[in-house]
Amino acid sequence: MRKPIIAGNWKMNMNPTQTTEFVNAIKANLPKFDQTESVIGAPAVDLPALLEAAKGTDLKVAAENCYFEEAGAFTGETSPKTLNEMGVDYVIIGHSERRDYFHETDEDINKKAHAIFKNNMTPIFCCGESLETREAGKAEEWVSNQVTEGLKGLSADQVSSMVIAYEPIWAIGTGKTASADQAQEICAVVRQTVAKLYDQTVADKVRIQYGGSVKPANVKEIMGKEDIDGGLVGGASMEPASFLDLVHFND
Ligand SMILES: O=C[C@H](O)COP(=O)(O)O
Repeated sequence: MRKPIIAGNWKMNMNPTQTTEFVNAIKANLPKFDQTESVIGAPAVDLPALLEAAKGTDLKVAAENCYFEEAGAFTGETSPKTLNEMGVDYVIIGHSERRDYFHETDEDINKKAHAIFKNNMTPIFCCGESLETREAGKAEEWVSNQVTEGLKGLSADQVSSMVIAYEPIWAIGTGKTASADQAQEICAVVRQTVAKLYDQTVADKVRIQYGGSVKPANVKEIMGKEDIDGGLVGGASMEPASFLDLVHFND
């Protein structure tokens, strides 16, 4: 039985004061961590405030990015070693905004996955196709290839413990959600790809999220699908009541 994992991705929104206020508003009403994992991914500058506010609560903390080197002359980058020392649990990698705007390659993302595991954190690895790719009938092949490249060299144990987020680019921040069936279809492809690369035991363990205009009104239906174990949520994760509705999808 895979534990549900609902993660907010605040992107470049919120400041430390808003972060503290947000966590104070939700912390008493989070589901128990052993039933559903509630995670917030925040900008690096907000992580100290987030970690402080989340102490002793059922909330886990994600960074939205990190570099693949631990230290050195890499101006402006964030070290995975430092994130681990700070107490960060998850790091989101391969988000389409990072692939598109910051030109991150499959190879960069794969190196980040290795660095995150080396530093005792868990990657939330994102994949997903553009509208053009979908309309060309190549969504399955595209996503399967991203997963294959992203997981290169990772051990079966590492992959079993990680999270893969399927986020069709055309559904991000557009209000256009993939239907629950469309989301399930590609999440199943992700799981089959993991089974081919490793084996069915690993595929049965890896948790797969759907992301793209998830909101309280559609989360239950999406979470009801066989291969969907969680959500990676942008817009609807930035308001406390909405975040609580999301993490309590099965109440
Ligand atoms: O990482 C989150 C996704 O990009 C989804 O964003 P959204 O929920 O605002 O569509």
